[in-house]
Amino acid sequence: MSSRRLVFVTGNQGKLNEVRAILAAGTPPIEIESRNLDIPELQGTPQEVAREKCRRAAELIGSPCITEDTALCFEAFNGLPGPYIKHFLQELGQEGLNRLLVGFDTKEAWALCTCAYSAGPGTEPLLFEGRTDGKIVPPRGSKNFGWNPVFEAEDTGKTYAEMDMEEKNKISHRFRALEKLKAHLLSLTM
Ligand SMILES: O=c1nc[nH]c2c1ncn2[C@H]1C[C@H](O)[C@@H](COP(=O)(O)OP(=O)(O)OP(=O)(O)O)O1
Ligand SMILES: [Mg+2]
Repeated sequence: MSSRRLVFVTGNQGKLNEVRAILAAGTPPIEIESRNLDIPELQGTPQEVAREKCRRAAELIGSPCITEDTALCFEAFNGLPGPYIKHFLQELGQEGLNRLLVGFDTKEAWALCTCAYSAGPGTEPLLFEGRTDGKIVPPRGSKNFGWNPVFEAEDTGKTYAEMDMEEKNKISHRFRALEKLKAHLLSLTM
């Protein structure tokens, strides 16, 4: 990775802000160039969704890129809604996500980021996963990004929405996935 620059294809400003901050803070810093494209997402496991999104993104822009897919997985539902959380959140809202779990003993959940790296069109994307455990709670904190207010991260007593970005970026699913991506990119330059 000679240029220390990556193209991140995403339609989500919240993701872009966090990915930019996390990669800029690392050693060596990596600069993110963004392409605002909402890539159609195939159904499947988080890995299948992530791999196909990245493959399509690289073909569309004609160059290497990263994409990421974020799943919110409920223990009571064996990991669903998972990669379909965007649609559940859109249709049901944060309170609705809570209502889904009424009657289930466990509110445990995990946030999963699957970051995909394509070396360019026609290559097989590589996947890097990061996971943060927690539970689904009634919304607390600022409503600035997705399901942040209803996800309380384990051992913190706080929802993601009650953390500032710096705090979230130290423990988040996204941070953990990007750590693995960075290690891979660094190994390429050695
Ligand atoms: O850290 C997060 N904290 C709270 N909410 C989050 C987070 N990260 C993603 N989200 C939301 C956005 C979307 O409702 C769903 C993932 O869907 P997902 O397809 O991965 O994202 P997207 O379509 O918004 O952007 P993209 O163009 O990169 O696919 O969870
Ligand atoms: Mg998407």
